[in-house]
Amino acid sequence: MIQAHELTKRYGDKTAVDRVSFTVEPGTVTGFLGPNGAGKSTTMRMIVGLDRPTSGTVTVNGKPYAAHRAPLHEVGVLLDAKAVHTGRSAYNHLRALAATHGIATSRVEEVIEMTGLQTVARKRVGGFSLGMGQRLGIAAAMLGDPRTLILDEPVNGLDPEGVKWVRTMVRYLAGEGRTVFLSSHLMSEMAQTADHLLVIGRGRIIASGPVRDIVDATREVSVRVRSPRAGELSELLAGQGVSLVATEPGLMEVSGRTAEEIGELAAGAGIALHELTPLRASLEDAYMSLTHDEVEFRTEHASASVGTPEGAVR
Ligand SMILES: Nc1ncnc2c1ncn2[C@@H]1O[C@H](COP(=O)(O)OP(=O)(O)OP(=O)(O)O)[C@@H](O)[C@H]1O
Repeated sequence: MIQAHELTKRYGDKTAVDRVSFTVEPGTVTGFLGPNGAGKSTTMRMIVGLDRPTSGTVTVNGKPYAAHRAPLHEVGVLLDAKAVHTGRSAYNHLRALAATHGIATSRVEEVIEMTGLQTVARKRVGGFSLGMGQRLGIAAAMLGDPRTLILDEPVNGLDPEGVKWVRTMVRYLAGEGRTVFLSSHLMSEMAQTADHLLVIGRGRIIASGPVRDIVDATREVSVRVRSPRAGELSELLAGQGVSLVATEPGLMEVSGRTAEEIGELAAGAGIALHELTPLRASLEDAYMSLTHDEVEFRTEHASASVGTPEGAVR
């Protein structure tokens, strides 16, 4: 479990992390989601004692990271997958890490197998692809069989197979009861991987909770209605606090009423419907609307908001 209380980090005038409080529970994958520069890495570095908080506290499994006698058994960390001595083989890198932390060599073989590195384990890390480097980083994080895993952007730059592998791996580890905390700037990725989300923007938590709740809370629902008697239906709906846009003859988008309510109303008036489709903002739209004011550097561009049919979530 990770518990942060009023965690704050300032660099000069810049507040990178601003009074952040949260709990990351065991047995779940918690996604730490935010645009570039939002404060994800700084928060993670403070959790593992690499940055000292300006104020506030953070504990892992009940104690500050530095207070653990065998931290590698408590917390596995992937912060920068490229921070490996590139002349060494993956096997030697892991063996050196294990030796300095009193971990048996047999565990090195285990994590190599767990991360699918068997065929490249004796090769120089310098020649590794990004995906292999990420696997090695996760192998190193798993070396101490830790109860808590912290992974900073573990899928960054991976191909679809690598992304899927990380996703399956972290879900499996959480299923074993471990605490898994991973960061990303991609909502679509987090929505498929995480159970809970912690959304951060400009150093502040702007949303937290189960993935579904966050998406539901930020989405704007409208309903696409097609009817040969659309004119009559729109008169019926008018004056009921709904907003209604006729997109083409016989077709309209209605906000302020659910599909069920519109269907009942139409049936009551004997009006046939040829289509009744709930529309919702995509996950990316929900994320954009959450973080819109929190992005450090924004490219200004006009973009039409296009609803997607329910179920066709991107
Ligand atoms: N050592 C430092 N000195 C000064 N400013 C820093 C330092 N480290 C981070 N920052 C600033 O703090 C803010 C948060 O950075 P951080 O790296 O934590 O964000 P992030 O969410 O991890 O972003 P990214 O996805 O780009 O890595 C940024 O504005 C960054 O420029």
